Amino acid sequence: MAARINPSILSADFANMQHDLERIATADYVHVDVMDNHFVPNLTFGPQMVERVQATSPVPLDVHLMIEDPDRWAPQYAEIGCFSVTFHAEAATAPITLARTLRKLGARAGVALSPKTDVGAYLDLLPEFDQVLVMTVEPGFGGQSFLPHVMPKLTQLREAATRLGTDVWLQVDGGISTETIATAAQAGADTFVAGSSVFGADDAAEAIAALRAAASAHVHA
Ligand SMILES: O=C(CO)[C@H](O)[C@H](O)COP(=O)(O)O
Ligand SMILES: [Fe+2]
Repeated sequence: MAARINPSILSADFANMQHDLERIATADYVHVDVMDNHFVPNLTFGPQMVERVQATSPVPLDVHLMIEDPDRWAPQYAEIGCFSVTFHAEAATAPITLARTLRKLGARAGVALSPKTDVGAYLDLLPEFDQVLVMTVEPGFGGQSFLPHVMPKLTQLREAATRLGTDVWLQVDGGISTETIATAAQAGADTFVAGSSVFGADDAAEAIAALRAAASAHVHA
């Protein structure tokens, strides 16, 4: 199976967003990092900006909410029409109820795990989610180094997905480059977020193709 490559607009030029969205037209999805300066020590943008990106993006939106109280704030991103809405396990009060609400609103529902968060509680709950995002850096900033010590979580998730016969996408986010992507794919990831390694390249389409090629040989069938 071909790996999904989702460039993160955290590394785009916020003053030239339309231009940078066009640079990644060959990507599978565009990853949109919403940060509230509370759940993480950084601030990006909210629903109005996401709605404009949604209206003009050449590919569907994969929204990553790094915000407090996603139970209250996440559904509006599904209402806008975002393809996928992922909230953090550490921030949600009722993650299953929230995932069901997101699905009812027509979005794919994702749960994200920060590096220190254990995956155990989620393994038997995988049918409730369309995606699990395993953070490979501490959430908050682009351009950090990939954390290989979280790879066993992907192995556990892939085993559980196979056992339960559920088609959940396993996403990694943070420090993904042509040097690190094969490690994550071998561990079980099939969906890859890349910010600085795509937007920092002279040719973003070439960077996307190189990432896809480096991962695809290892992604599960
Ligand atoms: O969620 C994120 C940070 O919290 C970003 O999606 C991620 O860091 C992408 O940036 P890079 O590929 O440069 O590490
Ligand atoms: Fe992200």
